[in-house]
Amino acid sequence: ASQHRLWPEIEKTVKQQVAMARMGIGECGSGWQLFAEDGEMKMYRREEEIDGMVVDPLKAVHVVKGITGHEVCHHFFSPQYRYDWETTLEQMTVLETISDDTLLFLQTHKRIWPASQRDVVFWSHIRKLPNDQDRDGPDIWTVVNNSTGHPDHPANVGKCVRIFLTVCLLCQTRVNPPKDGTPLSRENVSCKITYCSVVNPGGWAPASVLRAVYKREYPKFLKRFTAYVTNQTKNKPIMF
Ligand SMILES: CCCCCc1ccc(-c2ccc(S(=O)(=O)CCO)cc2)cc1CCc1ccccn1
Repeated sequence: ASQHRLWPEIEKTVKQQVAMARMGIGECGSGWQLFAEDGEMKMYRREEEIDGMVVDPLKAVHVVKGITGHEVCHHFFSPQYRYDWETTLEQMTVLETISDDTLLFLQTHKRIWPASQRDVVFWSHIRKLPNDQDRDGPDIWTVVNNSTGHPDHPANVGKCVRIFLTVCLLCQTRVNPPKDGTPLSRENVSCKITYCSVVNPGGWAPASVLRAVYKREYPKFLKRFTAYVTNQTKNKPIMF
């Protein structure tokens, strides 16, 4: 994929997004407010507007037992699972298979009254990163989704308003080996998940509507998605 026209943008965006995701909430600059909490899951947002449009950055951190970062990223990246966990998805098309770790998607999401329906075109890239903090620690896996143009799907031509997004899912696997030297099982693994997203809703939508949508949909999405991965992997060999 390194000769593809998008490759320079992909390289730059992945490095930038991973660096941001790895920073703790405190380091990320002030203004983060905790807006949802459920067990290990904590969701923060910063209230930001561009030309009067809500583009609140979101950062969620979660720890899930029994699954690995590779399994989480694999189920987030691969198109064949998406209708199972992405509840607001109406239509998903893979426009281009750039390489086995990079896909180009067109998605339309269900209309959310009173706003008009949205669609999005984005490249999606999955990558294993060396764990440079803890040399012999398990690898870090990430998926970065970033809006892009596409000649066959110009923005705002049909009924949908085109949205623009940058999303980073960063996963760190933790292994607590069993004391008695028995083989590793799912009880000995957990995954620390950091999900960052910035969504520009494209055309105008009432700030109150957008903030209500995000407050409802993001916690639902992360809980449903992680439960889905747990369910899909529970009787399968661990994917490191
Ligand atoms: C009036 C509503 C306007 C915004 C609607 C909107 C915007 C963005 C998105 C969205 C959010 C996450 C991604 S992803 O992380 O790349 C995963 C692949 O699907 C892609 C798209 C969705 C939705 C629809 C509502 C909504 C808001 C959050 C979470 C879920 N649904």
